[in-house]
Parts: sequence; structure tokens; C-alpha cells
Amino acid sequence: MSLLEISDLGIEFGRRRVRALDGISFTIEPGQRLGLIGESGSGKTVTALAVMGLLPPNAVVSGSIRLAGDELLGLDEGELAKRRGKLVSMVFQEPMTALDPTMRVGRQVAEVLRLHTGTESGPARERVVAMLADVGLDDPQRVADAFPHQLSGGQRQRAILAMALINSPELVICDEPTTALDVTVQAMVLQKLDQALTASGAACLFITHDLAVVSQVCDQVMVMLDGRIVEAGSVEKLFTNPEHPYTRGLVATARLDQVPPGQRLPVVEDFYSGGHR
Ligand SMILES: Nc1ncnc2c1ncn2[C@@H]1O[C@H](COP(=O)(O)OP(=O)(O)OP(=O)(O)O)[C@@H](O)[C@H]1O
Repeated sequence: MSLLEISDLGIEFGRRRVRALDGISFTIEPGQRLGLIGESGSGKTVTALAVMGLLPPNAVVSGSIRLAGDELLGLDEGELAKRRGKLVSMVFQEPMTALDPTMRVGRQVAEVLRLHTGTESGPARERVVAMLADVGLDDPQRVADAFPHQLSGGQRQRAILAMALINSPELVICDEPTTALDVTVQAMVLQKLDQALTASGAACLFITHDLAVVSQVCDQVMVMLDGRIVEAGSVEKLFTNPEHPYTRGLVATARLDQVPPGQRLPVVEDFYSGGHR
């Protein structure tokens, strides 16, 4: 049984039923890391939010999302909340919006642990500090006692990683987790993510604009364009033998070995107007 099985997932928004996802299907096996790459507005984030059960109320969803064998579509908020953080967790792009500015970082990570395991505060503190150390924070006691604004962007993003990993979820969804960081910090956070995923054996859906980033974390990748998956395969195959014209355009303009981390992919307009074929 696949860990995540998405079949013919469609999402439309609002009364005018604007289509954001057009019947996509894919699976993630336990421990597998799958990249989802595509330009802004192609539907990457709505795919992630659908799996988390966090779509806004004006979203009309069709198809099927099975996580660990259970159909998620149609579950009530209580059932979805039980799975969030424990079975599946998400790392968002902007750590400042994911962290509560008024609460010390250690307490925020401990809350996620307590919510799902009921761990008492003494042992929770120990687990939290150990987890902060695991994601590469040098002074985990100090970080645990700090408020978010007292940390650097890279430290905050690693605290978010700790929060996403503390309950050993089976699937971690990362939505542009390092886009807001500068290049050297980005590389370090990706390395810690890679190590933490390897240590826990968690699967990962990794959303990014960035060819270089996807190859650091994933071996399989899907290319999304206008709410559809237009190509999927191993990172190596995609970059050596891309089949879809859009993917060919991406690869032609951004050879993987020449893309510095942080560089954005060309957008579709560049492709159609720039003669990348
Ligand atoms: N709450 C909403 N109401 C209406 N339309 C929405 C809503 N959220 C997303 N959309 C639309 O769904 C489509 C897909 O958006 P999505 O955020 O998934 O793109 P993305 O690929 O993640 O882009 P980015 O890389 O910029 O985050 C877009 O056309 C967007 O305008």
C-alpha cells in the first residue's frame, strides 16, 4: 500500500469555479522523496494544502486522497487534526508566519509533541532540545528559550523543521522551505532536512521552483503546469532526457549542474516567448 495515493484530484475555487488543479494523480511510497516543481500559480501549494486538509472553505475538491489507507476527503476537522503533525506535517516557506511571535520557540515545539503524545513538560523539554540539536542548532537550550524574533532566518527555519519532525511523521510536506533564506544558509538547512529525513525514514513531498534544490533532496520529481502534472520521473531522467516541451525548456535554460541554488526557473511566458524549444 502506498503511503499517499492521490487519484484524479481536482480543485476549483469560488462561485466561478476557477480551476486550480485538473485531475492530478500520483503516489508516494513510505520513505520516498518526491519533488514537485513548477512556476508560481501552477498548483503546487493547493496540492499540499489538500493533503493537509487545510484548503480554504471556498475550495471545491473532487477525486481522492488516501493517506496510510484512509480517504481524507470528507473527513471532519477532528479526524484531519489527528493526522496533522503526527502522520503528516508541513514546513512552510516563511517561518515568521508559521511561528507564534509571542511564545518561546521551545514551548511551540513542545506543544506539537504534547498535542499528539500527551508528554509531560519535563520529558518534553528534553525531547525538544534533542530535536533542536538534531536539526543542527548549535545552542539548542538557548534557542528553546528564545522568542522567534531573537533568532536568525536559518535558525527559525530549522526550528520549524524540528516542529515538523518531532512526532516522527510518516510524510513531511515542504513548501519552498528555503526560498526565503540566503544561499549558504539554504544549503545548510537542506542538508539538515536531508539528514533528518534519512534518520527518521519519513517520506517527503518537496515543493520548489528551484532545480538545484530539488536534486539535493529528491530522486523523483514531477513537473506541474497549469494545474496538471505534465511530466514525472527520476531527477536524472528528467534532466538528461526531458519529454514534455515545458520540461525541455526548463532544462535547456537551466542546466542542473550550472544552476546556483536560489535561482528561479524560467516562467512559462519566458519559455513561449524566448524560443527555448
Ligand atoms: N484561496 C484561493 N482562492 C482562489 N484561488 C486560489 C486560492 N488559493 C489558490 N488559488 C489559485 O489556485 C492556483 C494555484 O495556486 P498555488 O498557490 O497552488 O500555486 P503555486 O504553484 O503553489 O504557486 P507559488 O509557487 O506562487 O506558491 C492559482 O491560480 C491561485 O490563484
